[in-house]
Amino acid sequence: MQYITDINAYQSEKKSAVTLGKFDCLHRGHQKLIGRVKELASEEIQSVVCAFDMGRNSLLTKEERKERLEQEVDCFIACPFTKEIREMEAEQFILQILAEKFHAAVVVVGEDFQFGHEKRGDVVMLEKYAAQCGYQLDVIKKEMYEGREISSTYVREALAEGNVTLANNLLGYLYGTEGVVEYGHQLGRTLGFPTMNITWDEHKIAPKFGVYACEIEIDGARYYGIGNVGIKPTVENEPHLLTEVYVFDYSGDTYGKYVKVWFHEFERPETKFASIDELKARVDKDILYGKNFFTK
Ligand SMILES: Cc1cc2nc3c(=O)[nH]c(=O)nc-3n(C[C@H](O)[C@H](O)[C@H](O)COP(=O)(O)O)c2cc1C
Ligand SMILES: Nc1ncnc2c1ncn2[C@@H]1O[C@H](COP(=O)(O)OP(=O)(O)O)[C@@H](O)[C@H]1O
Repeated sequence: MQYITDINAYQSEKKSAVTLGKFDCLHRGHQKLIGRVKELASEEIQSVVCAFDMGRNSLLTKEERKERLEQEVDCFIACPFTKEIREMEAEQFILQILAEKFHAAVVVVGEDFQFGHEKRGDVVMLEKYAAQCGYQLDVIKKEMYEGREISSTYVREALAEGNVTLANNLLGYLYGTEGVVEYGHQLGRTLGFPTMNITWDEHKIAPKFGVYACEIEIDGARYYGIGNVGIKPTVENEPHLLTEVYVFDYSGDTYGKYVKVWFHEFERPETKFASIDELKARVDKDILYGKNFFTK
């Protein structure tokens, strides 16, 4: 896959099947658009995903999003939503970007896709220009979940409530975090539950602070565990957002290793306990909860 971060750097002379959007996560609705673009790709037509980055916190880091698309499409453009793009008239966007730059053979968008200056461009305008610009317009119906359209707002709301089960259902993959295991206060091991500490990416949306049944990948192998996302108010004075996971049936040293963590189910909110003893008693129960969750 070709990965570019500047739309002006796109130079292929090939025809394309292109989908456009913010893609601040890759939920099941997005996957439908991308799946369609993939289907249309051939020797003559390359599949292109063009994402406009709004510069706000998102549900996937740039690296995670790139990795998710890597084997899916021929070209992924992660394009900052610059003044130039923001102020471009919708008609100009169709002519200059879709037709001239992408040589679009097919444009794949959702029903409510809007683009161009003051969002004046929509599927009606795209249809109007289709014949003139030589592309076919493919409008994809919104994926629904429990009577509501799947959207990144829906996923954000679910995460804010700690409802990762819902978020995972909307996404079609497990919400998670990844990073290098760091040193903590080395307190966990003295309490009987060593934890792998991973800093939360500052540009990524965190779920509600609390304890989750987790799956974790270390050195390519999968394990289960119980983890806390938050600032551990019982022991920490400096707020530092991280994920700490106690991994079941594991005893190696992971400092410095790059690991991935996925959240399966919310157990309880993060709490400021009156003492370390109370914290330990609660974590012992959390461990039982986690083990039980995965043996269900
Ligand atoms: C399952 C689990 C639940 C936790 N829940 C809380 C919590 O509710 N409040 C809190 O302050 N810290 C919580 N923690 C974080 C602990 O305070 C932390 O792991 C412990 O102090 C060890 O830290 P260390 O890795 O720096 O040694 C939790 C950790 C785990 C693994
Ligand atoms: N089952 C396990 N779950 C989590 N970490 C483990 C486990 N077994 C060993 N470890 C190691 O212990 C470290 C955590 O120990 P801990 O006392 O909590 O120290 P720290 O405060 O530095 O995280 C982890 O980074 C990892 O290298």
